[in-house]
Amino acid sequence: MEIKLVDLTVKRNNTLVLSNLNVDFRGPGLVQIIGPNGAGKTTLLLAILGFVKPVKGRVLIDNVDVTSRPETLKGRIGYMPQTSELELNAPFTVWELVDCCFRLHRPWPRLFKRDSKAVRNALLRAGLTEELWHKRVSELSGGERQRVFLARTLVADPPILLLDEPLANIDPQGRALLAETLGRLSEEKLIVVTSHDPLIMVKWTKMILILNKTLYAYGPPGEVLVPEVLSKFYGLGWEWVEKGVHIYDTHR
Ligand SMILES: Nc1ncnc2c1ncn2[C@@H]1O[C@H](COP(=O)(O)OP(=O)(O)OP(=O)(O)O)[C@@H](O)[C@H]1O
Repeated sequence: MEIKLVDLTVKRNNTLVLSNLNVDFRGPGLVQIIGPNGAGKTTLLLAILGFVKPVKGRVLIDNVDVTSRPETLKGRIGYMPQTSELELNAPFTVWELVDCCFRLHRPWPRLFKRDSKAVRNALLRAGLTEELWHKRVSELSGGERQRVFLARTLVADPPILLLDEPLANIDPQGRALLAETLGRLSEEKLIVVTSHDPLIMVKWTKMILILNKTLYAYGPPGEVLVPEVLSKFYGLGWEWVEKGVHIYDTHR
């Protein structure tokens, strides 16, 4: 499982956001994409998925050129957008939301195809216990909800997951538990997550891509999370935390 970006160059509103990006994400393992607000993290995920068309360059998934062809990615990549972009008050139960997504992955007549085993597995792998399955999504905590959206990306069992700020807007306990779940999943899948808080998942992280629009650096955490690199990308907007201890706030 591999995502290879070759000279990837993307504009939004006629402004260059990514320029000649050349990186290789290899799985299984966890890759973090970090960078300040507006750095281009979501844009990069959308370009990989083919929803934003690059002005130059290519996206290869397992050596197949998928540039601007989202239809080729079915079953290969699961995508979880930022929760803030989703309708959270829809009248669905946890089970219904994941089941309905599973059926959308099936060939016609998909509405009649059910596979409760796939739904159960996805819910359990996302860390959702049975007593939550028939609750309405709108009644859940932020962390539980995030797990439902994770289950939705897992239901077709894709080898690659792209997760846009999966740990944002959840309480510290929920965040640590979800980080653990993602760490475990990264033992068998390629998981690419955008984040504003690289430390919480650092122990599972193989590589970090640090972005600030056309500027980027890519390497293992020990090479990227160092003062020279952080200052270049964040200016003064970062600080060392004593002995790796970090108090997480709830807003990212
Ligand atoms: N739909 C859009 N149309 C035009 N420009 C956009 C659109 N979405 C984002 N942009 C611009 O693209 C640039 C990169 O934005 P993007 O959302 O990819 O950054 P990000 O790193 O994900 O930010 P954040 O950490 O705040 O989520 C920004 O300048 C932004 O204004």
